[in-house]
Amino acid sequence: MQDILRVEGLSLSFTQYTTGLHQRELTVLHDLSLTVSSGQVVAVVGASGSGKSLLAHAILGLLPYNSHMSGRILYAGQPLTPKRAQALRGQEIVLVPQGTTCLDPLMQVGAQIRRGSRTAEAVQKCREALKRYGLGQETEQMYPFELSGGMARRVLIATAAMERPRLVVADEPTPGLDARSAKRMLGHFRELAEAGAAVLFITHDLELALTVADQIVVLYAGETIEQTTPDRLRHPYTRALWQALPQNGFHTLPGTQPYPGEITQGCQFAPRCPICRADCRKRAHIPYRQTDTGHIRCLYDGEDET
Ligand SMILES: Nc1ncnc2c1ncn2[C@@H]1O[C@H](COP(=O)(O)OP(=O)(O)OP(=O)(O)O)[C@@H](O)[C@H]1O
Ligand code: NI
Repeated sequence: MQDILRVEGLSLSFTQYTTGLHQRELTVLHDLSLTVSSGQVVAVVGASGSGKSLLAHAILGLLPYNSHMSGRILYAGQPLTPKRAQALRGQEIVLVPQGTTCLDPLMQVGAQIRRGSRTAEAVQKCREALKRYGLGQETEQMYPFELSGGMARRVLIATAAMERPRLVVADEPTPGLDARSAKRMLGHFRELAEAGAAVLFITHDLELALTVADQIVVLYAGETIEQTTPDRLRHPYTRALWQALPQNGFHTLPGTQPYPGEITQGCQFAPRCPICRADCRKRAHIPYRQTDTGHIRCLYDGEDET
């Protein structure tokens, strides 16, 4: 299996102008690393504000002008600069964005999926794509306002699948869908992976991530805290998320993740961690170390402790 996407130590900050000419750097992502191979579905899980959409935008080269990025993003072994991302976007690399507002409200669905092309081949491919995602041929003539939320998302996936993508980044493609529709939607991503794509599936739903993904990556306060297989959750935060699921007893974890600007030294999760020790706070930085199933940012492997 080839690594299609490799993110190494990605950090991202925004320049914010406060009163007068004062400005400050607000760090929103720091030391974020992950890998996605061809044929794999990797889920990125994290609470609201943990940095999931920014990660997606960084990969796609869609960051705002006042942001500053460091670290590396490699695509098929080569640095993925914003310029290269722009050239590959919509072809080899596709984004299924969070929210469906990116559909052009004034353009019929068929034309959007074909990206305006009217060639017989494009028309044929578009029909096939609609059919594959359970959308009737009449959908072609519809305008986005005539679609339900679930249909709009399937239109976005159909658009993404038109060009046989090598990397698919899907940002929260399932909210508002019932469990069955969400699973069907994820089946579509699995098919894209089976056709050889690397799929990065972003969600706040750990349960869904565990049922569909080959690997999960967990974000906490803008940092990757673990990448692992669904059957080996190790980090105390991931384990707490798991215990908060209804079928595991709804044991919710008190407290919230720190906001950007509240980031301290040491482990960001320390104040909420059941196995925290003194050195978790004292260390300047907790390394992202390798395990037999991936990586973890924890001095004490959660699995050994609980
Ligand atoms: N343009 C911006 N300028 C300053 N801060 C920003 C900007 N965009 C995002 N942020 C901050 O970065 C953090 C991460 O945002 P992001 O949208 O990536 O979160 P998310 O994990 O996708 O959340 P959600 O699940 O709600 O979509 C948030 O605290 C947000 O306020
Ligand atoms: Ni988001």
